[in-house]
Amino acid sequence: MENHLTEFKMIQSVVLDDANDTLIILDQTLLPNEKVYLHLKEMKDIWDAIYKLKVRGAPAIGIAAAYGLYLGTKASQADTYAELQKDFAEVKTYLASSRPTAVNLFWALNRMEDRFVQAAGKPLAEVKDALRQESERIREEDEQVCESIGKHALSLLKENSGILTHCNAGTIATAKYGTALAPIYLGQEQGYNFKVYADETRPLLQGARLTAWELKEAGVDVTLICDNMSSIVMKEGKIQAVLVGCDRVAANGDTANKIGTSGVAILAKHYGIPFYVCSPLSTIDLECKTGDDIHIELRPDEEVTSQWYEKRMAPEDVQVYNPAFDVTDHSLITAIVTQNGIAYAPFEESLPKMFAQK
Ligand SMILES: CSC[C@@H](O)[C@@H](O)C(=O)COP(=O)(O)O
Repeated sequence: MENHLTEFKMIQSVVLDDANDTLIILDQTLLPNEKVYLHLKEMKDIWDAIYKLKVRGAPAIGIAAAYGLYLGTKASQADTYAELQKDFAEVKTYLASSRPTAVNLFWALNRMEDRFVQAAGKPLAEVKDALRQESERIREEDEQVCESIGKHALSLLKENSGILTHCNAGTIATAKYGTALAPIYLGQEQGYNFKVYADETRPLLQGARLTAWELKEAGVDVTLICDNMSSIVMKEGKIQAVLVGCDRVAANGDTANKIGTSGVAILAKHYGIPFYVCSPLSTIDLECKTGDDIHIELRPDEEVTSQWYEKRMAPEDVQVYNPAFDVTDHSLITAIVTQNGIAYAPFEESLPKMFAQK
């Protein structure tokens, strides 16, 4: 296929080892210093891996949850479909409680449930195998989705552009290629000569630890900046486009992504720089009318005060507020790039059309 990113050796962050009833994930909390693959069999370990961001990024969370639901159901000793359904529902509810904001988690679990229901009446081994197939399909489709997003997003970018990105929406956050980083990889193959600025992304440093690492591994020209430096690089004319991923897009285009994204969007508007959201359709939640309907995850204080420091970097007992995501108002978004094309305002009209297209 033209523009296929075959040359690029992408790291697989989520893999099913069916023969050993194991979910293998690249532990993203240890990057960039150590590349450790975790072999997870227990549901509590899979839950923990999602909660602690060992596997992270909306599409990768969905894939891990689908594999987890398959493995949890496969392990059931149930003799009847009704009993298996009870076990399936228990695992599904448990995995769904791991993180609230990325809709891909719920989207993938619901897809698995649809498949489970379709397989009713078949021998239980076949029901389980249908779940295996569905979870593999979710992973495979994500790869194609990311590649298509990359092609559409690249059509919006000019050669020699400076591109700012926030958090990590790269290959390790997805099955392959990433969403916001896919056009950068594709552009690199085609000689676009992009210069990427990666926000470090406090408090968990996905930009510093993950985006800077994966772009550097791929030979992309990347410069790491602190979150509070995005204004100066925009003002200095270093940025021609902002590209970010997302965790949930509401029907009106309001978009939840990593905390700090909305500030970047406000700055981009001020400096007249286009702000693009790269979103698989699985991240668009038309049931949320606006961003106000999106559940924003609150995370532990330690992530802000101590997790990445040798010594605690805040007074003991200081009050901490640590929302993991914020919502970028649709009015700040130039376009939402999906695998089926590019949606522009009014998003209430353009987003449903993306679902209708092939
Ligand atoms: C393709 S990943 C898109 C988003 O999930 C990403 O930008 C993001 O905000 C991830 O947050 P995280 O808390 O690291 O899972």
